[in-house]
Amino acid sequence: MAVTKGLEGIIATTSSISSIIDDSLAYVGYDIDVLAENSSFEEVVYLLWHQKLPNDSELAKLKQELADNAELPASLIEQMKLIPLDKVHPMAVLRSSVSLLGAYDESADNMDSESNYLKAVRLQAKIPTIVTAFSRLRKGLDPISPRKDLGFAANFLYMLDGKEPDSIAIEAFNKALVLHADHELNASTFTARVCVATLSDIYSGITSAIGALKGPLHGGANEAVMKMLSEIGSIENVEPYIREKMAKKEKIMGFGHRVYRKGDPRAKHLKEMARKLTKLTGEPQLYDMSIKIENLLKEEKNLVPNVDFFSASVYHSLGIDHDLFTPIFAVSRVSGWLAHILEQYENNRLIRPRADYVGPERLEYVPVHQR
Ligand SMILES: CC(=O)SCCNC(=O)CCNC(=O)[C@H](O)C(C)(C)COP(=O)(O)OP(=O)(O)OC[C@H]1O[C@@H](n2cnc3c(N)ncnc32)[C@H](O)[C@@H]1OP(=O)(O)O
Ligand SMILES: O=C([O-])CC(=O)C(=O)O
Repeated sequence: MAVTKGLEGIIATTSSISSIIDDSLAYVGYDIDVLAENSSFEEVVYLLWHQKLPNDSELAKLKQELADNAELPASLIEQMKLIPLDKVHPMAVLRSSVSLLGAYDESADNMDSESNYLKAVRLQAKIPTIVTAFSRLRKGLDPISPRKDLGFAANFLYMLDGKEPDSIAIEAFNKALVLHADHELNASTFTARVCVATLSDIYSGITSAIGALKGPLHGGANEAVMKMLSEIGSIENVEPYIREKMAKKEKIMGFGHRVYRKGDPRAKHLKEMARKLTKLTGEPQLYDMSIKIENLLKEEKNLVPNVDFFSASVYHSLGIDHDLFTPIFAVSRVSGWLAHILEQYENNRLIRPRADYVGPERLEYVPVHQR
């Protein structure tokens, strides 16, 4: 039995949600470059869930549904307060809170499509509120309730600190959300599909996906990039720092990708946003350091940035705490996970590959006291 380590190159399902063809990414056939420049995140959510762009009334209906479902049950907030919030990673809090949301939903195990759609709306609407509530609770502040008059991107930034964000911040954050929404059969999406292919419920699928996104080889890389930039600290330190990492054969976070060879098409948008925002916030050295890292890795290892590299500087420039970067990835990616979960339910078969057994065989059992 031939084994492909990490399932590289294996086609594991058909899907109509997103495609990566010749290093270009499209959601349901719409190129990511066009969507990043033109669409609201809510439009992209509709596109991923319905496989078509919404008209005005369809978009208004989805926005209303998201606004109506954004509040958290008071009991969930009380439960979050019991978590040692200052000691635990926000992704662990998010994972547990989404699992608890399932426990508060009596219809969690209803499998008809209408019920599943309602659960999808609830999760998409409530996950930003969980992330922002957590962020405030650990600072000893009360969570801020979502506002119905704000769009998805603006509402998230508003719930973080209670201030209405300016149009530059809203535009940048919306674009980041659009760029992170879906990515074919990445590790967390595959995890979600494996989970629900057992006909487990949507909350289980999203909880599993959050667990997979948390790791630094996947979504956790954006926080790790910011840690690296902070450790480097100055442009002079870039070269010695990166060369030492390379000598130790350590991975440079935010570089490399399993499926892109020429480069991640999302990175150029985040790069431009990072350039503009770091200039506005008076931290252009963050961008300059990033460019120096980019050039060095291209030259030395032919490695190019993935989505996580410049998103770190974008979120930092928006004043967001560094350990919220990966939860923010989840705030966006839950849209893709949900689309894939709904697609999996529509045409389900249990996902169960084989392992090539390489351990010992036919051993003789020796009773415990004789070993
Ligand atoms: C949203 C996302 O999930 S995007 C990815 C986020 N993750 C990161 O940024 C973490 C850093 N990157 C990596 O660890 C990898 O590039 C991954 C996990 C993304 C892809 O991994 P794989 O497809 O398994 O590639 P693999 O790790 O086998 O790398 C192939 C070669 O490139 C090298 N390489 C790949 N990425 C990097 C990196 N970031 N830094 C240094 N070397 C790297 C490997 O050392 C390996 O070299 P070798 O053939 O000489 O041993
Ligand atoms: O597709 C992958 O392997 C990782 C990735 O870029 C993503 O999930 O956005």
